[in-house]
Amino acid sequence: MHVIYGGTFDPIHHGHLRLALEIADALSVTKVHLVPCHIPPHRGSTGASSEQRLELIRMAIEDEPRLRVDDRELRRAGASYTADTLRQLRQELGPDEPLVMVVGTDAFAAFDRWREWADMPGLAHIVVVKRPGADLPVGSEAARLVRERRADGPEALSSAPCGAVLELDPPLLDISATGIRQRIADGRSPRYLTPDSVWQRIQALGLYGACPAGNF
Ligand SMILES: Nc1ncnc2c1ncn2[C@@H]1O[C@H](COP(=O)(O)OP(=O)(O)OP(=O)(O)O)[C@@H](O)[C@H]1O
Ligand SMILES: O=C(O)c1ccc[n+]([C@@H]2O[C@H](COP(=O)([O-])O)[C@@H](O)[C@H]2O)c1
Repeated sequence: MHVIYGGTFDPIHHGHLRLALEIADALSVTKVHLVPCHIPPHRGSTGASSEQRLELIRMAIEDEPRLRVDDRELRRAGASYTADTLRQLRQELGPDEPLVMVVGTDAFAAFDRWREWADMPGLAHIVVVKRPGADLPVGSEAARLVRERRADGPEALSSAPCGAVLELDPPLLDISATGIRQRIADGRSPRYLTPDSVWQRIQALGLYGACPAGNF
């Protein structure tokens, strides 16, 4: 089973990292592949460049063998559409290997505005992670997909290459990249919200308004 977890990761933080390990445990897989967007199709410009966000992810996961980064979206020009990523992966994995895409309810709520969203269940399974305060809107396509394609448990994902939607409700950390960027811009430290190596590199690069000679 091949599991991908996509995001803007601007920057990566312990909320993302904990979720990735919760997913590895819940799905009993030895690897979760983080897939940073190059150009997010759905929001404005990022605070750090694609290469900087990728570098921060590499630093964050370097001592965790279960986490990998897949930089394929940075190697594609233009907006990073998930449908393109899933098609590429499906071609590489062949028709029978289960492919799983992980997404939080905050992002999944607007799923019907993703490009070619209706094709995605034919390419991958979707694991929808419940985020506090981000319920799927009643009557939305996202809610309908969860209802109509519901997997009873993680085992269901191994028995088919794609097409099921599994809801998971793991313990999550209440951390957002927006909050980290805001703290840094305000001159406050985001220590313990993101790995120390990431914060040190953010400072060295002066990202998000960080002062290179600032306090740790
Ligand atoms: N604290 C968290 N715990 C679990 N999942 C998270 C957390 N923060 C974000 N995610 C999920 O990670 C994916 C990528 O999120 P993203 O990179 O946008 O992070 P973010 O912290 O929400 O960023 P921003 O504040 O810039 O929107 C999404 O599927 C989102 O639901
Ligand atoms: O393909 C799309 O049209 C699309 C639209 C919105 C979001 N996504 C993907 O959803 C994932 C989570 O997005 P975000 O904003 O929470 O970082 C990330 O991998 C995005 O590329 C994809």
